[in-house]
Formats: sequence, structure tokens, C-alpha cells
Amino acid sequence: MQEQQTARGDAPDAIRVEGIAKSFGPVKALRNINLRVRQGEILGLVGDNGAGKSTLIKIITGYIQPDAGTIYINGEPTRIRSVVQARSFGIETVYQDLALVNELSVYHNMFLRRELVHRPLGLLNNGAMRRLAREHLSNIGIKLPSVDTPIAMLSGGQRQAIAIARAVYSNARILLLDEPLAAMGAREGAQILNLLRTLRARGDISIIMIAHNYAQVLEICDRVNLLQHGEITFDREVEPSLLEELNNIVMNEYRLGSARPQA
Ligand SMILES: Nc1ncnc2c1ncn2[C@@H]1O[C@H](COP(=O)(O)OP(=O)(O)OP(=O)(O)O)[C@@H](O)[C@H]1O
Repeated sequence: MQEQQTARGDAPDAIRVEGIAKSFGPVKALRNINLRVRQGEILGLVGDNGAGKSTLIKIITGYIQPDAGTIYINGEPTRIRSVVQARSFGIETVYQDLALVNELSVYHNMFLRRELVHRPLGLLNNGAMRRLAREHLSNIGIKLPSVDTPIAMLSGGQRQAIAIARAVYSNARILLLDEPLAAMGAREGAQILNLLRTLRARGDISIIMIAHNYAQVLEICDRVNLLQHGEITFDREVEPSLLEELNNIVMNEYRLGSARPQA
């Protein structure tokens, strides 16, 4: 693991944001955010409710525009004007609702809104979608009894895995995961952590993972950024002492009465 981290330490930034700010009326949701994710790295983005995590993710995915700041993708300053444009840069997001259709099979969900069709009739090419879904899931180590199973019959962990697999299949280079381990039991959580390890081993996907559980973040992430009241106050490589440090920061904040800066 240490060796991998050293290698990533030399890796170029897949995405870097500089000076990002965003207000909603009087609320300063983000103030001068600087953040970077190296190629092949998993960055944990942690912070209390209302710290600004979702706002930052929405800016990176082109869902909303920042008031100030620049986003660099592979070193190039880039304006991300829409979700569609973000996708064209290889930015994919898996939100907590997963955006899967429960009634449809695993393979239909894998190809949702980009179904393969037989030309020239335009009929669904179920055979090809089934085969490619099976291959892709197997390549990234996701085991399911059948890709024909409706999503509704899968566990929470399996659904999360399918949503991530779907994003990766769309050629994601920068994958944003909103609480991928939320509300999961230990076994399901471990499956997702294994999937993230498999993706990291590929080296071509960079991941930003929002999470509340510090222990899980430290288990999987290479680096952690802490957002507090719209500012990144902590940017550190993962090491064993970090859990205590993060807990101390949060305890201090509570002790100080959560003195949020005024807008
Ligand atoms: N569309 C909006 N209009 C007004 N205020 C907003 C809007 N979106 C976010 N905010 C405010 O911006 C701040 C940051 O919110 P954000 O949702 O980014 O935090 P978060 O860290 O994702 O929180 P959580 O962990 O609860 O999802 C909060 O004070 C929130 O109320």
C-alpha cells in the first residue's frame, strides 16, 4: 500500500479546482476551495452536514456554476457548463439515490439511456447488452447470480456496485461517489470497498468519495480533505494517526460551539 501511495504521489492531477466560491443568497456555501485529485487516487471528502460537500460535487459535475474559481482537468483550465459536458470530460457521479430502475434487469440498468440496438430496425440488442454487462461486471470483480435479475431483488451493496459499475462503463475517468457506504452493513460495505480497491488498481480512474464515517474513509482513501463551513481546512495523506486527529478537530468544533463564520 505504501508503494502504491508513493507512485500516486508522483502522478499528475486528474482534476484540480482553484479558488472555487459559491453563495446562495446570503449563504456562503463554498469559500476559496482548492482541491486536487491525482490520477488513480481515492480522495475522501469529509465534513459535517451543511459544510458544502454536495455544492462542490455539483460544481464539478456541471450541475451548478461557481461564482469564482477555475477547474483544471488533466492540467487544462476547463469550464464545465452542464452535466452532459462533465460526462464528455469523463466525470461521472453516483448519487445516493443511485438512479437505477428497480423493475429493470441489471443489464438493462447498465445500459440505461444508451441502449444497444440492432440497426436498422432499432430493436434492443438484449444479447449484446447482456454479454457486455456480464463481461464488465466480471472484469471489475462484481459477482451476481445473473445479469437478468431485476435491481429490486438485489441487496443495497449490490445496487451500489451496479451503479458504480455503470458509471465506470461510461468511461469515467473522474468518479464522484456520494456516500457510497451509507446505511450498509459490514459485509456489504466490505464488498464496495473491494470494488473501489479493484478500480484503484486499474490506475486510470480517480475517485472523490463523500463520506461521514471517518474509519471507512481511512480504510479506503489515499488522502482526506475536510470541509468545514465552506472551506477545506485539512488535506492529508492517510496515515494511522489520522482518525484521532480528525475526531479531535470535530470534537473541538463542537466544544467551540460550532462558531460558523458569518456570511
Ligand atoms: N440551492 C440552495 N439554495 C440555498 N442554500 C443552499 C442551496 N444548496 C445548498 N445550500 C446551503 O449551502 C450550504 C452547503 O450545503 P451542502 O448541501 O453543499 O452541504 P453538505 O456538506 O453537502 O451537507 P450534507 O452532508 O447535509 O449533504 C448549506 O448551508 C446549505 O443550506
